Amino acid sequence: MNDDPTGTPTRRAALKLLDAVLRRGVPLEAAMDAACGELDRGDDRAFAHAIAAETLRRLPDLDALIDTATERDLPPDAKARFALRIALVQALSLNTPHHAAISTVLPLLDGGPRKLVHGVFGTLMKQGVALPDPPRLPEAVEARWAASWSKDAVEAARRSIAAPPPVDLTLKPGLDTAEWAARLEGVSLAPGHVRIPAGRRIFDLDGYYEGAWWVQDLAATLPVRLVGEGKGRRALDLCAAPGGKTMQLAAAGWNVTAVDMSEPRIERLRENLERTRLTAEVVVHDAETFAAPAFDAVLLDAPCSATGIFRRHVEVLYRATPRIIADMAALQERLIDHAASLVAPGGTLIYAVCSLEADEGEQIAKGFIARNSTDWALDPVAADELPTGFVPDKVGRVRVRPGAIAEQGGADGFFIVRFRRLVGSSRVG
Ligand SMILES: C[S@@+](CC[C@H](N)C(=O)[O-])C[C@H]1O[C@@H](n2cnc3c(N)ncnc32)[C@H](O)[C@@H]1O
Repeated sequence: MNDDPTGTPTRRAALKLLDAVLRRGVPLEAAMDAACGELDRGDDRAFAHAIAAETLRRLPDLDALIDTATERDLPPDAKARFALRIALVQALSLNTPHHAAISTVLPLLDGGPRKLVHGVFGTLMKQGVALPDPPRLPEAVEARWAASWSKDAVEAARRSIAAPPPVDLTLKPGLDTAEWAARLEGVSLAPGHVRIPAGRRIFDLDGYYEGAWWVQDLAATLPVRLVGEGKGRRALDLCAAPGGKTMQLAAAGWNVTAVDMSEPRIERLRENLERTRLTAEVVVHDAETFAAPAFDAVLLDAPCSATGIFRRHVEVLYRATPRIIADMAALQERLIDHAASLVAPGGTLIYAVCSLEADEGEQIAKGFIARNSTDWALDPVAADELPTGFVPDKVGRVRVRPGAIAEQGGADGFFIVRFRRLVGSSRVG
C-alpha cells in the first residue's frame, strides 16, 4: 500500500465507493467511512467522494464510451471497467490531466486488465472523445419513466442532473420571507421558502445556528402545506426523521407526535428540533405497530425507493431495482392502512413519497381507496393550495415530475395525496 504512487489511495477509495454502491446497493454517504479508511486528509476523502459521485452521474455515458473501444464485452462488475470509469471521468469531467488520471488508476490492477485499461484509455483520449450534454440516465430508468410520465420528463430528468441543483431552505414561522431571501442572497418561490445556489456551505449561512431555517426541498414542503394550520390540534408524523416535516407541522401550530424506527435518524430529528427551538413528542417505534389515541391529522412520509431525489443522489437510480420498488410498495400498503387506523373521524391523512415510481404513489393511493371506500374519500388538492409552478393532477393528487419549475432550478420528484376520514365511519384499520 505504501508503494502506491501519490493519488492512488484516493482512486482506490473511489473504486471501493463505487463497488459498495453498484454491487452491494449501499448508499454513497453510508459507504464513506469503510471506503476511505486509508485516507487521513479531508480533501482526499472529498476528492474520492467527488470521483465516485461524478462517475455515478455519468455512468451510462462512460460505459457507452468504454464499449466503443473494447473488442470483447467487459462485464459491468469487472474491475477493469471500474478502473476505466474512474480514469475517464477524471479526464473528461473533473479536469484531471490525462497522464495523472490513468497513472493513478493503473496500480489498482494487475497483468492483463492493466494493459487493457491502459490501451482503452489511450485510444479514447487519442480520439478526443467527450461526454454528451445532458448526461443520460440508466436505460431501465429512462424506459420506466418514459412509460409512466413521458419522453419529455426523461429529457427534463437528464437536464436536471447536468448541474448541481440549488438548495431550498424553509424559514421558521414569523420570519419575513423577503428579508431572509435578501439576507441569504437567495430567491423565494413561496411564503417561508428561500432558494440558494448550489455549493454554499450550509453551516456558514446566516441564521443556521439560531435555527432560523432548515434545509428542505420545496417539493418536500408540499405535504405539510396541505395539512393546514394546527391551532393546537394533534398531528402524527409517521416516519418522521430527520424531521423536516415535523418542524413544519410544529411551526404550523400542530401538537406533534413524531415517530420513526431509526435511532440515529431520530437523534438528528432531536437535534433539528433543538436547533430550531420547535417542540414535538418524539417516539422511536415501528410505524407498522405504533398505537395511540386517534389524531386529527396523520402524515405518512413513507420509506420509498427515493428515486425523486436523484438530482442530489444519483445513485438511487441504480439502487432502486424493480425488486426494491415492489418491496417498498408492499411496505407502503401496510403502512398506509395502519396510518389510516390512527386518524379520527373527520380527520386528514396525507400520504407522501419522494419517489418517481407510480407503483409507490398513484397505485398506493388507488389501492387505499379501493380497500376503504366506505370510510375514506380523496380530498382533492386545489391549485391555489400549491406554490406557483406546481399543479394537482386531474383528480386532485400532486405528482411532482422531472421538469417541474425547471426554469427556477427544479424540484425533487414527489407524490402527495390527501384523504379525509368520513364522519360516522367506525372501521379501524
Ligand atoms: C422519507 S424518510 C422520512 C423523511 C421525514 N419525514 C422528513 O421530512 O424529514 C422515511 C423514514 O421512514 C423511516 N422508516 C422506515 N421504515 C419504518 C418503519 N417501519 N417504522 C418507522 N419508521 C420507518 C426511516 O427511518 C426514515 O427516516
